[in-house]
Amino acid sequence: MPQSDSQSLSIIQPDDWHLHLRDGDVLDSTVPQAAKQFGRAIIMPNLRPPVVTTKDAINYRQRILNALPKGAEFEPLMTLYLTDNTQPEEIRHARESGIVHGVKLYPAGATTNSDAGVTSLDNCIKTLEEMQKQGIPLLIHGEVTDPEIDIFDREAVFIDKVLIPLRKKLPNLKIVFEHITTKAAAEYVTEADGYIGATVTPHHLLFNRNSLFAGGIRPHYYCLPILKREENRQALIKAVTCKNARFFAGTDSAPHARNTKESSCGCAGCYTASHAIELYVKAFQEAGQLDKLEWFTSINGPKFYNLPVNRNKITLVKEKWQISEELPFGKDRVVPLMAGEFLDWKLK
Ligand SMILES: NC(=O)N[C@@H](CC(=O)O)C(=O)O
Ligand SMILES: [Zn+2]
Ligand SMILES: [Zn+2]
Repeated sequence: MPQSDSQSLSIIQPDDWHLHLRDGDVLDSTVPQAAKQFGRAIIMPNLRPPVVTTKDAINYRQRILNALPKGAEFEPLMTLYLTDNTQPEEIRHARESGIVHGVKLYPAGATTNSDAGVTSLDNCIKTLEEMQKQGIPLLIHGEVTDPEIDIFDREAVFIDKVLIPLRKKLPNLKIVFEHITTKAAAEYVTEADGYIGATVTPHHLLFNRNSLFAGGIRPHYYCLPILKREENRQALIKAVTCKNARFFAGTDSAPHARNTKESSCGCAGCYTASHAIELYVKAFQEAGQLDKLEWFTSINGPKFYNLPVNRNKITLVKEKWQISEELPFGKDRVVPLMAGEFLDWKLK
């Protein structure tokens, strides 16, 4: 049980079930920042080139571990990037390795670095069957890519056009519907039969689509799936605050160098890994549901992934502090979500 009084809050160490760390020299900043907040994280494979084999994942994992500060405890849980050519044999290698915890489906063209993604799930059916057999979850960026479909509807259409038919074909495949943003997705995950979970980001709990245009265009609030209407945000709050074990924290912290976001064609992704727990606390506190936070951040995720719940605890204190205007990102800088604004709770 979380322990709280009005000035401090102790919860089981949270994990991040959806995180982008990128690669190369930026690992020296992204890894320590994530490790300060989280015990473990599911590491997204959308590098250039993507992490497609178990061997790639083993090497990437080592680069992440090399960037960890001395004494820091952080376990990267690796994933593979599903392509039209991923073979069932690769799934067996992944299972044997013990370090791969999921396989990620990016519909080709849906989001950042998704051009190597899947063009049609029919190409992958044998591989998905093997995942079902091995109990390896399929992690889904759930948006259709048809440019005719309105960007605000792409997630809801994905449920009907792709997710429901897929789950009919493979009813025992474990699925994580990643970074859900709509009432439709929250309700689907709540009501569906079988083994399904969903991650929810701090930004989709805190903001609606007005934040994209508050006084002018706000590139640091642009991510995919895009922020939605207020009624959707409220449905997400309801889903994460009712102790339903299917919903767990996944920041989708997705850093891009400042100049690539503040651009005539800016990249999608919000950087939150440096203050994600504080952002989740803000969302739960504003909803008057702080006592439900620990289920979402620290208990439901490990249960879904068949991993032990962390044994250590973290403490947050009520202390006003200012989010940095920018943070190091290799040779560049990254602008965190809510840069320059104040938060009421701080991780000790
Ligand atoms: N969420 C985003 O807007 N961007 C992510 C990709 C993703 O998770 O879809 C990224 O890698 O930048
Ligand atoms: Zn995504
Ligand atoms: Zn992501």
